[in-house]
Amino acid sequence: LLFLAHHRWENSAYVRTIDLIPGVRRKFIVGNVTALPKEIDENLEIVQGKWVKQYGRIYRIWLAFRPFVQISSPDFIEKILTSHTNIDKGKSYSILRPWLGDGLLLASGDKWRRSRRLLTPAFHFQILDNFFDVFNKNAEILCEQLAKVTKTFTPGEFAEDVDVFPFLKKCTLDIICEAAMGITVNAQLEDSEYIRNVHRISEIVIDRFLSGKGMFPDWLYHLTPSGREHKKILKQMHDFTSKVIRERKVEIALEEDLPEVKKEKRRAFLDLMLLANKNGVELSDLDIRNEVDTFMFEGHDTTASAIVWFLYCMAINPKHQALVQEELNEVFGDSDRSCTMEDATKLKYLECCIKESLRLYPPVPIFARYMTEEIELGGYSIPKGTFISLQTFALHRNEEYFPDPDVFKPERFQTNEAIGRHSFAYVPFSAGSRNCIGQRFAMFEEKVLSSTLLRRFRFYYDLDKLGPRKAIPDLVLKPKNGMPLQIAPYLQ
Ligand code: HEM
Repeated sequence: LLFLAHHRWENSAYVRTIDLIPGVRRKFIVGNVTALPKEIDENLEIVQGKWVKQYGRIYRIWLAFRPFVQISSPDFIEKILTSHTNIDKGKSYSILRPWLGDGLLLASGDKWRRSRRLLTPAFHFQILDNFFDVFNKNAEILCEQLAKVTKTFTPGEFAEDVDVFPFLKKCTLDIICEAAMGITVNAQLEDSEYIRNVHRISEIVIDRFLSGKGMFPDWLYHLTPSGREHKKILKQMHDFTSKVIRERKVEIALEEDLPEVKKEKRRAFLDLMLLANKNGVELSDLDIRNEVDTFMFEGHDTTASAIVWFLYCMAINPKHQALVQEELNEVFGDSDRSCTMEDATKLKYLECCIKESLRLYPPVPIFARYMTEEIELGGYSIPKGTFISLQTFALHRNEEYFPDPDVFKPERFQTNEAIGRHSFAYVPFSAGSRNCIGQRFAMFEEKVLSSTLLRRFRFYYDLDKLGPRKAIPDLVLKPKNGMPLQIAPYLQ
């Protein structure tokens, strides 16, 4: 009976259409699950390297009965990201749904359109300017923390390896807590249950995905030990966010009677939503909690990943690091003042280096869309109901658009070199109507953190001893076993 059912499925128009797309030979029931790399650190090499070379910039993978069409050419990516209809994620991110609900990342259709319209003004330049204090304050703390662990500083010499990744994660968490909720949790300086939970939930979610428990329905998963932990931690996190929202509501109501000058100047994203609500927009408490949780999720691991890979690129390319430091000297001289939005806008070479590190190491190396309508890509028909994976890691290393694709060359992003390049050849923040709403926030944050770090320290990575650092596609692109860098004080 099983064979018969499988045979019928295999001969359905849907499967036959998908199978016209090249890809690894499909096996009975499991599809290509057994062909996938066993170790996560081989995932990018195979799925976005070997198979792209072998099958091309459009190929398909069957995860049991579900096909994923993998694309990595600018033309195909453009077609998907500029579509006004195929903007949904479907069930591809379902493991995040218990945490983020219908927040901006996962919402679809009209719900997404409404939230996007409501939240877009929160990322206006004028509002972002207010966050520079938060970026600078936390960048200072980060430097102090790094200076403490590199006790053996001798002028001009590098101290022993320090894994910088945990420091960056705590720093970006502090920043997003203040920006999203208006609260200071001081993750860089003290232990906090909420922060521990944010770390733990990311680990549990990725474990659920990689261990295959992602296939279990929620009720079954919640019977497993990790499912029970997942449920318990989520409850604590949701309670925490809900409490912050309740308290903030009261504070904002009390502020109403204050004269304009006494009102809070810097508005967290949460405040903007609460204020919009007062002005007639209907957002339930759950809607608001989902958006705050989404910012917390999207807004810290991604930026920590971006900065850790930026520092790695600097550490293995000392000449480029020296050029960034020269530019920093031009802008800041020997003053230790903090970085303003105007400074950040002037740091053009730093920007090219950040962009080049985002090309080589996109924090979101793959994301997905669910086809609500049939489309055509590269001569293949992609039926309604199919998932498309957009492979940014492979896209960014396409030598047609980026000659010597594995080499760090920030000049690629200088205006004259970038002219004429396909505008969808580089999409670390996605593109089109459903691009990253936090892109400008993230770029400013990265500029402030990296400029502050490079005004204080020089970074070095011992390639001979450690070999190139492997990138693993966890929830975001992470360095395997952390990022051990040697640090020395920067002497002008
Ligand atoms: C270097 C840092 C970042 C990178 C590389 C990045 C990248 C991305 C990408 C690729 C997407 C599209 C995902 C998809 O379609 O599935 C996305 C969406 C999103 N990002 Fe970011 N992100 C970063 C930082 C941030 C920050 C700091 C925030 C918030 C403050 C943020 C908030 C969001 C939200 C809410 C979405 C969903 C937008 C929508 O669907 O309308 N991101 N991001």
